[in-house]
Amino acid sequence: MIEVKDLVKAYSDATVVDIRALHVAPGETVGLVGNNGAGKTTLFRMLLDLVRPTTGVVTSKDIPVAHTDAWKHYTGSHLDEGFLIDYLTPEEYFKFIGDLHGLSAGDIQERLQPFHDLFNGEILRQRKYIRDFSKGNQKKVGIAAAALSHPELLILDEPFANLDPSSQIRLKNLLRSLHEQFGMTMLISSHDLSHVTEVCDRIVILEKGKIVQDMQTTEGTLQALEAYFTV
Ligand SMILES: Nc1ncnc2c1ncn2[C@@H]1O[C@H](COP(=O)(O)OP(=O)(O)OP(=O)(O)O)[C@@H](O)[C@H]1O
Repeated sequence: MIEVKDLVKAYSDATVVDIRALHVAPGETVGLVGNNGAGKTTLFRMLLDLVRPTTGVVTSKDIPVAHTDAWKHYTGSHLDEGFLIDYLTPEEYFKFIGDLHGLSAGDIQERLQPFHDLFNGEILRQRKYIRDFSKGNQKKVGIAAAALSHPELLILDEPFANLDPSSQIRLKNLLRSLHEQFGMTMLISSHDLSHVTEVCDRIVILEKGKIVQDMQTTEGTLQALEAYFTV
């Protein structure tokens, strides 16, 4: 589904991403981990054509993302609050996203149903603009909006950050269920090694812009990651 080839992003003299090859097959769930500044967000921005690579190419279903909008119809993403339209209420925002994908009010309501526990009574019917929500609740709105169209590919940057422990567990279960139900391909960056290994069947470690490990998740993966990041 996603193919990255000889992808380099450099800012002045600093190379922040340098990936020779990365292939993500349909239905894979890939967790991207790495310390602050490793290049995770920059990679995601290039996958979504928000940042142009210095050299190299990203293709989605064999078409360079920079050459077409086709991938936008089957890709849902939430990287940060900049993805939100913060002068709308969550309901208005979900309707806006739903309209883009031809969803009826009933469809939207049905698709938000699995988010009921995650929303914890704090998102819908609050008569508040998104900008007035807490960071964690803004994140919940962004994740729900990204998943609303049941996209073939879902890209989330640090979805567990800013969420309280109950919400993190609810989100983890929700992502697993979305994958099981719809076979969504997922790319998820996280600093939470435990959650990301529970959600993803493959883990990629990025260090200073380079892929240093790429492994299938097994029972020993969490321990291996903890050992890797223990300095
Ligand atoms: N527009 C920019 N101009 C210059 N440097 C940038 C720019 N955007 C990102 N960088 C640099 O690229 C490097 C990678 O940043 P990036 O945000 O991709 O890392 P990250 O792995 O997502 O980090 P974190 O875990 O802290 O969110 C950092 O050193 C950052 O300062």
